[in-house]
Amino acid sequence: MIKVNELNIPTLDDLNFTNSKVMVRVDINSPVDVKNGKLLDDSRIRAHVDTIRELVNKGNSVVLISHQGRPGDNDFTDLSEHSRLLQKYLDLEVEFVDDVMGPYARERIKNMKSGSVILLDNIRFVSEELIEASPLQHSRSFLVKRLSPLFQGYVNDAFATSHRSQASLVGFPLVLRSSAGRVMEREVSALAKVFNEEDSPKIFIMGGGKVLDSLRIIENLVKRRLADRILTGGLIAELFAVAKGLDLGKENLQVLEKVGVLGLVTRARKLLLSGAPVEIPVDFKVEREGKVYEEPANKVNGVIKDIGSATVGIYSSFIRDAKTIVMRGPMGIIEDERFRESSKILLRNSMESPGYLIIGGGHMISLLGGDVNVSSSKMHVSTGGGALLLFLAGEKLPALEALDISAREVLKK
Ligand SMILES: Nc1ncnc2c1ncn2[C@@H]1O[C@H](COP(=O)(O)OP(=O)(O)O)[C@@H](O)[C@H]1O
Ligand SMILES: O=C(OP(=O)(O)O)[C@H](O)COP(=O)(O)O
Repeated sequence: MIKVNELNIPTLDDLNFTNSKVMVRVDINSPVDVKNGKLLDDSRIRAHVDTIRELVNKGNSVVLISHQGRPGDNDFTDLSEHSRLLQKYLDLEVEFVDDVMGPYARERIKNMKSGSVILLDNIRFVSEELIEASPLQHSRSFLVKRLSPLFQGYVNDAFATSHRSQASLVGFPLVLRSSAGRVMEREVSALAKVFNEEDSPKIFIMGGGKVLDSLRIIENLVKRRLADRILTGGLIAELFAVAKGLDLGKENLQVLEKVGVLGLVTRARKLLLSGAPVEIPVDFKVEREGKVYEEPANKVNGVIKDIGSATVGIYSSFIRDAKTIVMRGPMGIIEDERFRESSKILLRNSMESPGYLIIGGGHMISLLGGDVNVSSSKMHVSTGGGALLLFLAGEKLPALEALDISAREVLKK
């Protein structure tokens, strides 16, 4: 069992599925190249290989379900390319079933041989999946009623979607013996460590562009006294610099206004006044007329694109002394090579620090070469974006709650 907050989540070790038919909810939702519809990155597909192989090796037949994109968006595609990539990484035949819960899908599932693998099509082709509803309500959906009688168990390995209360995530655990898969287990155990008092000092390095999300996390971290220091970069650093009264110049205020976050200055100021341990950069890399300059934070003249080298030095000294380090969001506009260095140095120093490191979000992972399977006893790379943020902010994740309900109500029967 993984114990996280007040939840008890069964793992594959607790249920030990053998020679059974098991449904596995994965998150292989991947970025799509809008020009040709091809997948741009397959790290989420690779992440689930261990869970699937383990189940297959124990004689189980495995039926995988996942979503891809949202209806109406460019990345809302079928899962045929995903199945080819899964087959390649698993080195096992993966049958792609171009149906979700109709007679064809049910017939293919009924006729599965032991140790075989099926990938059903995009679960969001089913309208019930698109509603956020309670586990009880979803357990009565057509999706759950049609598919669950074909299975002996359900495994949720989709940590990156665990902040959604959708049928494929919260409905099945109420009617099937259910556990977390290895990705989910790895994610939840590693992230729960952040809440372990003994691993202090805890340092959060927060950058990137999701300013409102970051502010929400910082408010929660402060309220729950989870962070000893919060080192800011990216747009959130600019917000706090303004809140501290620094004059960043018209151009940078315009950037904050354009992304709709200038109105958050008062909230940031309130946090600072309440004694929040938020550090802001002492210098920035700015771009002016196509050239790059490093300038002190109180004398900025140009558009801020990254944190400066004095800040990198100071942040690195905090990193060296930390027991737990969480990194989410880059320090600068890393798409431009000239502004990638600070994030890379902080990432390298965090990896070399004796502290435990958690890295999340697509941009930081891209600095690691897109490999989400590099977790070790010293470091955890999260597959999650929104889910990671919400978990760290102390909010409840519906998919985890559903597994806890399952442990109490289905396993005990
Ligand atoms: N100072 C900055 N000004 C504008 N954008 C920034 C700045 N620093 C970082 N960014 C942008 O933040 C984006 C990444 O942020 P975000 O989506 O929050 O991270 P992640 O994808 O890792 O969760 C990048 O596109 C990067 O260009
Ligand atoms: O990519 C995902 O989330 P993320 O963009 O927060 O990492 C998950 O697959 C959830 O997808 P959704 O946000 O369409 O529910």
